[in-house]
Amino acid sequence: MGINVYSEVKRLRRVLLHRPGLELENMEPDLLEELLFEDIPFLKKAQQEHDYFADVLRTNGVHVEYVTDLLATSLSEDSIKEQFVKEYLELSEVKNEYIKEALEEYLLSFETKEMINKIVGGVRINEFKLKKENFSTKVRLNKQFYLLPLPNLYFQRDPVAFVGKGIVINRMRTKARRRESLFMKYVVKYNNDFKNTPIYYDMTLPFAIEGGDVLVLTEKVLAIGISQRTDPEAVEILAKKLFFETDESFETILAINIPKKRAYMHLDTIFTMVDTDKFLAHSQLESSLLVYVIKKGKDGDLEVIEENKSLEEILQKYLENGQVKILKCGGEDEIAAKREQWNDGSNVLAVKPGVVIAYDRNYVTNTLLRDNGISVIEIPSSELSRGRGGPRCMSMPMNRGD
Ligand SMILES: NC(=[NH2+])NCCC[C@H](N)C(=O)O
Repeated sequence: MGINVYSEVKRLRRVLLHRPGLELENMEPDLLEELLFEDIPFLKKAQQEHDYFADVLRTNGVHVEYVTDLLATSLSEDSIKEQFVKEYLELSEVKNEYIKEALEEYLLSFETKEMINKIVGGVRINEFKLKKENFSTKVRLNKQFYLLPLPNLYFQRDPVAFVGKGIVINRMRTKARRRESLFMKYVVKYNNDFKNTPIYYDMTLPFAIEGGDVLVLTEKVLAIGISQRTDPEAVEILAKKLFFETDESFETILAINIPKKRAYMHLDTIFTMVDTDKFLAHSQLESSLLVYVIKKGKDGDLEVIEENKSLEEILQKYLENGQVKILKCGGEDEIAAKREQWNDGSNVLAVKPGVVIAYDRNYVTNTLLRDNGISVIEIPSSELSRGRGGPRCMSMPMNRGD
């Protein structure tokens, strides 16, 4: 089952996940802001919830793969493993030579799977002693970690995005998440299952883009958020790549300009597709939007027009479907709308048209979806939701069939 993503809602067949692990146990209150959390999930419960999520996917016929397993397969040769560690430490901005050497030696002393868990989990200062020290090691060792953990890795939506037959390897906005993209970069390069996957964007480019902003609406239309996490330049580069250097079927990119603030983090924080003609969105979305419609122009240029109509009208026009309707998270209840939006009520994952996986705690929104003919499969969400991402954020589809 290769890479095939031309829809947000067609039958989900293959998906990428990460089961949260020890990285959550290395978060402490003083690190929360830097690590993009507001609270610390209880690991044991978070894992139970995540396993439930994965089981629901499997029960619905989806083949589930874990990014750390794929990476382990890709690092089976020692030389590749060493290269990965070097690049990872580079991206982690470990500058002190003594610390870098020691960390390299420490990480490579583990068997591959364990090493990956270590890398995700973070390395505390008390795990090993440096053999060589100097002034700067002393200063740096006052901190708690040699390597910070990757608590956001369970949001597999963001570090890469599968689009059409290819992969977008994202440059993440924040230092806290930038290293995550390296995992799938190595998988694409060294795992035979992925070796023919074309790369449509690379993390070495200077402009940020995150998968939560990339929605494949149909085989012709993409929606990409210009957001706190995604730069317009990245959208431009990706558009040119898709339109001029691939034979992908995409003809239109709706670049949706959304507020640059945490509550609107990614486009999928405020907007997901639940059926071929139905969407779910942040209750205050409509008023604040400017949409750039990007198409293939002449002589390698892009043609861009601005649309100022309501999002519903824009979607009706570009999806060529007059039935398109946007449902509002929390419905008419203003307080419920805010509460459920806070817990990613707008962020659901379609397993097929009209059938979505949603957090159980967002019951007002889930009832509204059901009243509008959508089947909602609820998953437990007390702990997972504390990371500010829902079922769509936690999953990266690799194949959606008809
Ligand atoms: N696609 C998404 N909406 N992802 C949500 C990611 C949440 C994560 N804590 C972050 O701030 O990056």
